[in-house]
Amino acid sequence: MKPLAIFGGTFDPIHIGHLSVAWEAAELLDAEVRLMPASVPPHRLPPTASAEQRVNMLRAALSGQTRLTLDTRELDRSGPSYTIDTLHEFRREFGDRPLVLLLGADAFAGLRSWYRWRDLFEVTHIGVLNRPGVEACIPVELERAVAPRRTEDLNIIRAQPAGRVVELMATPLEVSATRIRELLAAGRDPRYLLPAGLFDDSALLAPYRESFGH
Ligand SMILES: Nc1ncnc2c1ncn2[C@@H]1O[C@H](COP(=O)(O)OP(=O)(O)OP(=O)(O)O)[C@@H](O)[C@H]1O
Ligand SMILES: O=C(O)c1ccc[n+]([C@@H]2O[C@H](COP(=O)([O-])O)[C@@H](O)[C@H]2O)c1
Repeated sequence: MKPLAIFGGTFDPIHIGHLSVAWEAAELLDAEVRLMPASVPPHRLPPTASAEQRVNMLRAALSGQTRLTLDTRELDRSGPSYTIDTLHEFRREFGDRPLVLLLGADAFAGLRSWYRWRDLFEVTHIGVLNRPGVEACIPVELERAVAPRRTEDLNIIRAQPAGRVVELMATPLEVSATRIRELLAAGRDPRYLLPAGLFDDSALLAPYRESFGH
């Protein structure tokens, strides 16, 4: 069955690194991919842009194609966006369809700090996207937990609803939202690190300029 892949993030703002790895994951897995902005990201400072502003940027970024879509369900819940709760919702909605949670290598390396992280494997596969330039050393306890779940066989991901971990080798792009916020705050124009549809719309990028007094 065609998997449903879920790519959660703060997307503050969405950038070409996100889009490119999401697109390549869609191709590798032959999956529908949903980009899912977090309302209150559990393990970081509040985003610079509001949820509404981040969604507007995502909409602009995703226009003109249908393979990557937007899922705003976490914005409808109050409190922290715990991924396990969201995945249970997806599971109820999609029955036995394979679900794949897409995580950059840095996010995967920090999985042990997530709320009920071991339960994630009951509900979803995990697709790990390589990411250059970030610390992504996998702690021993995490590797011990995931080693028996690892597979390189994408047919297994399509044949089972959950429980496996697959590395997805996407083209490495050393781009981060932090860097883009820094450039915008410094009055620079990170035009080609941003999706078309964002960089010509100064209103969409205003939160990053205004928050630093530019
Ligand atoms: N360039 C990239 N390559 C691969 N994965 C990425 C890349 N940028 C972000 N990701 C992944 O996308 C998900 C959402 O990331 P997020 O929205 O926090 O972006 P970010 O660029 O890491 O932001 P920030 O710099 O604010 O921490 C995470 O799983 C992260 O690892
Ligand atoms: O569920 C958790 O405890 C948890 C802890 C940290 C991050 N997450 C999710 O991981 C995704 C990426 O988060 P971030 O902070 O790297 O943008 C996003 O969907 C978050 O909601 C989830």
